[in-house]
Amino acid sequence: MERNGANEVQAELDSVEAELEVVELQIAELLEKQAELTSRKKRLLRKLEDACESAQTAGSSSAGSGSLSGPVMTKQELLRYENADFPWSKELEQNLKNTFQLSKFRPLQQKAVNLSMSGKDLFLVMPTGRGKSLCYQLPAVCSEGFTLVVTPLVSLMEDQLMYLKSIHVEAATLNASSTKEHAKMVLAGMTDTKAPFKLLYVTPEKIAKSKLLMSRLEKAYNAGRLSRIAVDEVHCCSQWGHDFRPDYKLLGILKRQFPKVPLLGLTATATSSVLKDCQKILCVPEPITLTASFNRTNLYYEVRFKNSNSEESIGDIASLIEERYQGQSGIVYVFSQKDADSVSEDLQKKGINAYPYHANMAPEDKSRVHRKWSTNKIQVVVATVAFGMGIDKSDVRFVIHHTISKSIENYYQESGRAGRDDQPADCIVYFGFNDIFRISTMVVMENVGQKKLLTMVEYCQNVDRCRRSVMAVHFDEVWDDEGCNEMCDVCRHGNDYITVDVTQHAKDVVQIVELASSLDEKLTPLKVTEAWMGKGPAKRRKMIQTTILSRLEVEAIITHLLLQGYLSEDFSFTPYTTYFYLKLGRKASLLKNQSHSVTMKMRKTGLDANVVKVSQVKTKEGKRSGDNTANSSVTKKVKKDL
Ligand SMILES: Nc1ncnc2c1ncn2[C@H]1C[C@H](O)[C@@H](COP(=O)(O)OP(=O)(O)OP(=O)(O)O)O1
Ligand SMILES: [Mg+2]
Ligand SMILES: [Zn+2]
Repeated sequence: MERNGANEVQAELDSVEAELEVVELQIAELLEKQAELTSRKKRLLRKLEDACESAQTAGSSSAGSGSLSGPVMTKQELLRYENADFPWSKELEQNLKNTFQLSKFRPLQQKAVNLSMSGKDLFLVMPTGRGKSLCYQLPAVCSEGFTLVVTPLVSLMEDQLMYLKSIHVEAATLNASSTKEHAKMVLAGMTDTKAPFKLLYVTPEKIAKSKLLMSRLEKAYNAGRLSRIAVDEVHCCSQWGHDFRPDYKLLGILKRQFPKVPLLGLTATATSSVLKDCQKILCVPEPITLTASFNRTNLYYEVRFKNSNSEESIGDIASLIEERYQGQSGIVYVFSQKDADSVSEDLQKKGINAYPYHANMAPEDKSRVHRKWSTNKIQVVVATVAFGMGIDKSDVRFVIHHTISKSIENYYQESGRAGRDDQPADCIVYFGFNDIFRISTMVVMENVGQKKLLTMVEYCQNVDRCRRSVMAVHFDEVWDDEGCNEMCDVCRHGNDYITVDVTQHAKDVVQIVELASSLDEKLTPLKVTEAWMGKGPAKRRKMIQTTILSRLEVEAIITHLLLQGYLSEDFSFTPYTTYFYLKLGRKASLLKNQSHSVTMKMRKTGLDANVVKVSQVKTKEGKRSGDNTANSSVTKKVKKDL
């Protein structure tokens, strides 16, 4: 009797599970449809905007002009600021050419400069290296009095002062290391009508702590000499931003005390909620926000598979540098200080003029490497992310990631150091299976560290969408694949992909993880890989279905299962290290359903193979061929002509 009852319940449970699965699939389909429609809608809206814009300003280009928002002005009113018919336009033009030695504005620069010259408060979101500084430096040069610039790092300040000195623009700084005499001179200069400097760089700490500075600022303000306030890296105000700095929270005092001075906040990355927060903190009533397109059209994005054999990838990087970038400047980003030392040593052995750079080096060694690289005496810096903020060499022709970054934002920022002179440059990332887990254990403590890392993994694993479109989604930007112009490996070669059914593979892998867990054992990704490839203990080999796929294919499939939620991560901490294991993901149980299938896109010639072995094949157009029995354990060759 009891047994019958249990059977009935089991039967009902099975049917509910089956139904649930169908619902889940429907939801997935609907979500996909929703994403597609939303993106179409955005595209159409953009087109409409562009059409209106070009009707208004004949000849103005829409590419990269970014989007605008702000409650104080309509879009049409804003358009006016793209023009060059303001009282100050001639002076701007002359200084752009003669002082800054630039031939023309980059997208959004002119609009930003005009808005700031008109006394508007402005937030400018522009990708790293696009030229935000010019948007306050040029107005500073063309205005009476001086511009106050708040910068988070003394090193950034020094770089800027060096640069301004080289173009004969007078600038001064006040920071913790300023001498008394220097400070005295600067403070006196603030109200001097002979204007000994056009820009005054200070740290937020100085504003927060120095009453003397505030009182001089007030005097300058009353005398009409404080022409503008620029807050660089403005996202540091917000706790939701990625580099929160407590002293930035106190900068609201500036706008409260000097309400008539226009404020310009600058950042490379800030979501709209972070900006809202900054607006509140800085007490800017209604700033106009200009957002430039994230798209750097001169950068070529490419992902290469990295073999677990690290020798091979170094050899690959070395020949790339020798053949493609001979005599050209570049950066190789690595995961750790140890890697920086070893990779640069390996590259040196191969005759490449490479030097390491990481946080643990003596400051003088760091600046020596930086200086020598800046003056082309070193070709390649092999660096950790410590080689970051403030690196502004314009002719970097390649940024190679020996290891993936910890998020797309980081990758965008790091790779974005290439091609700042607008000339073509390459951003290549080596995507290695083991690296995922090395980084994973590093970011485990961060709130959304895993999630962010997986977006980077997705970027790399992806074979069917323009690399830029993956980034665009991330930066919340409307994207049209034509904007890539074949400047990524997917657009250039990537239409050669196939959709393969990996259901049986998924079941095999899940069975391995399940078996381990039933034996109270935890498996690292390496152990799972080896078990599946039949390299585990003989006893286990008998209990599982092993595979004849190549290592790269095995790794690609396991990565896919992790991204799709059939597997998930499991960590274990010892006092010395953190271990990464694979456990069943929330979707693993779906595999028990006969009708459930898992598909995956693979590049036809991508992995080791024009021979991808699959049990079922579907072309891009959705035609099916090959063996329909997903359970078939016999693998088949995919014909090249698919
Ligand atoms: N209109 C222009 N034409 C050519 N080069 C320009 C132009 N404007 C700026 N640049 C150059 C000068 C610098 O070498 C480089 C980067 O400018 P910079 O203002 O330091 O970037 P940024 O402040 O937007 O980047 P980050 O976010 O890294 O601070 O671009
Ligand atoms: Mg900057
Ligand atoms: Zn592309």
